[in-house]
Amino acid sequence: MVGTLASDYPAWKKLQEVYDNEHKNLVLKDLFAADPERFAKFHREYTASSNPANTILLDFSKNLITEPILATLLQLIRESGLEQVRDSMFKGEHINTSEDRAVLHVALRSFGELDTTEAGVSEVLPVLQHIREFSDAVRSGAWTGYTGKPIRAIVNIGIGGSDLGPVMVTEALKPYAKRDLTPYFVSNVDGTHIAETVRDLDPETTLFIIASKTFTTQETITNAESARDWFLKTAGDKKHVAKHFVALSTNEKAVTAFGIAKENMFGFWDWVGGRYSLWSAIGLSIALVIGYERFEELLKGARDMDKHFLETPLENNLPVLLAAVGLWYNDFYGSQTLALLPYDQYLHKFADYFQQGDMESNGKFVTKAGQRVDYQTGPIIWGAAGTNGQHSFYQLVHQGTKLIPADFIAPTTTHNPLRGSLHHRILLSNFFAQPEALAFGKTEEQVRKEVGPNATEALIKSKVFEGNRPSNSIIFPLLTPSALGSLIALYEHKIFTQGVVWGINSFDQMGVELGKVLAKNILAQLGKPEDVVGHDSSTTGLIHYYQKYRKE
Ligand SMILES: O=P(O)(O)OC[C@H]1O[C@H](O)[C@H](O)[C@@H](O)[C@@H]1O
Repeated sequence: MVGTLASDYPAWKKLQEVYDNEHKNLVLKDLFAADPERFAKFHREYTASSNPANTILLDFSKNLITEPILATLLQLIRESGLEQVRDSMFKGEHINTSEDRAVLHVALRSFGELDTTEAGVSEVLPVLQHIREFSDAVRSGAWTGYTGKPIRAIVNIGIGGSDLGPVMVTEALKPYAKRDLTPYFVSNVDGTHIAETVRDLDPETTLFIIASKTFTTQETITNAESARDWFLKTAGDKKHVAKHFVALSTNEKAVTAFGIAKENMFGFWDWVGGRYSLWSAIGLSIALVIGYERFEELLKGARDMDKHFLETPLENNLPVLLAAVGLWYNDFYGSQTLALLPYDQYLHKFADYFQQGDMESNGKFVTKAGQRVDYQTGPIIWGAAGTNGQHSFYQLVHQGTKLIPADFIAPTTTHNPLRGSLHHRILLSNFFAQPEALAFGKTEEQVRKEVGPNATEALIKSKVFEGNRPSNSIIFPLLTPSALGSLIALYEHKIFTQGVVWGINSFDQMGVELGKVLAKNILAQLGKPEDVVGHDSSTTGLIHYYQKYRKE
């Protein structure tokens, strides 16, 4: 409820008590030994309502919870008013209070079924139609560059939400990609990014997609101008820009001022947050790469998870369950991070994507009512594709001093069944083994037996795994567009649920503003040392060093 700190809810106080009194006795090895039904009790299977082949199994039995603890976590979520706020979101009420906006990314994938009067929602289907026509034309070769050649490279220029979603999804759905149409993504304002990207591209067969909700983002506009310069160096005449530049934006005025024709603009609306925008026109590069039909399957996969989130009792609601166990570690165990560990190379950008998705949404210390929270909000999100992480940071996850909850994610079947799926069996054996090792560890007694009588005490101690390290396992049949859509929406709604409990606004991002303002001021002072005024001695010293050694 707005105006209530999470720590004031009765269930919160109860959870604190339970944690204080019981957490020392919450030992996974004992919990499993005491209850042969533990997996049965703590897993749920989701089936997408429009696609029975799209199922997801969430196993949350390897968490430091009991049935009463789970019930109390769900009670906390109920007390926070999750169900009411969720319904308000789907109705288009302005739950983004600081910006007085609706939050309707769910409308982008509802195919006209959402009951809301919010302006712009009726334009969702026409924009999808525009995406369909354009992507069909480019993919079939009907849309050509200024010399009549088909498009072979698309370069999406955008940053944050206008980059990470398309990057993650085009990587994840590569098995469905048109192989003679290569996507590139330029985000960083560092000139290296655009320079290295266009170095080997042919202006005659390259399409630039300028993706920016506001169309004022410094990085994106600077990169877009440099791309236009590069293109015009070969093409010469400005009229050719129309065949090679399209825009994805809510800001028509700025798009036309840049020189992109109105008919080459794909619109969206202020109720689409950047980090929730891959379902909107921002997904154009996805539709170009995998084809419109597949893009629609992605949206429908998300729509099915929306329905699940909306209609399923909290006890069986996957996003809510993920949120519940996350709250337990974040707010009572004091864990700082959540590792996202997909055992699927195609998902190698998944953690990067949800760094913005989660950290920009829930990295807030003030509630919607303006109070300073007295508890931890959003976790630090990090991770890498398995098995790479095992050979780098898992040492700390297994034997370090920090509690690191982790989500293991994998498909049962691979798109690349090399050598009779040998690779995939090896991959999945690790996907099954790591949560097992984390949960159950290895005792000193087991180590002693292994190392024999001559081993030193120090060596024995170093080989002990304490275990009791929690994780979720998420497994599904195959990484299809529909499965990916459901998986992304699962995490979106989990983030939403946690944000509601913490009482924060998950849909603004005030924390990115200050740095932008300071950088603008500094940019104007970089010319001469005597212009560098108004800073602390550290910042001044750094800028002076730059001015002394730079070469233009
Ligand atoms: O799409 P744009 O308007 O260019 O915004 C791009 C990104 O920049 C901002 O700094 C926000 O923090 C992000 O949420 C946003 O996705």
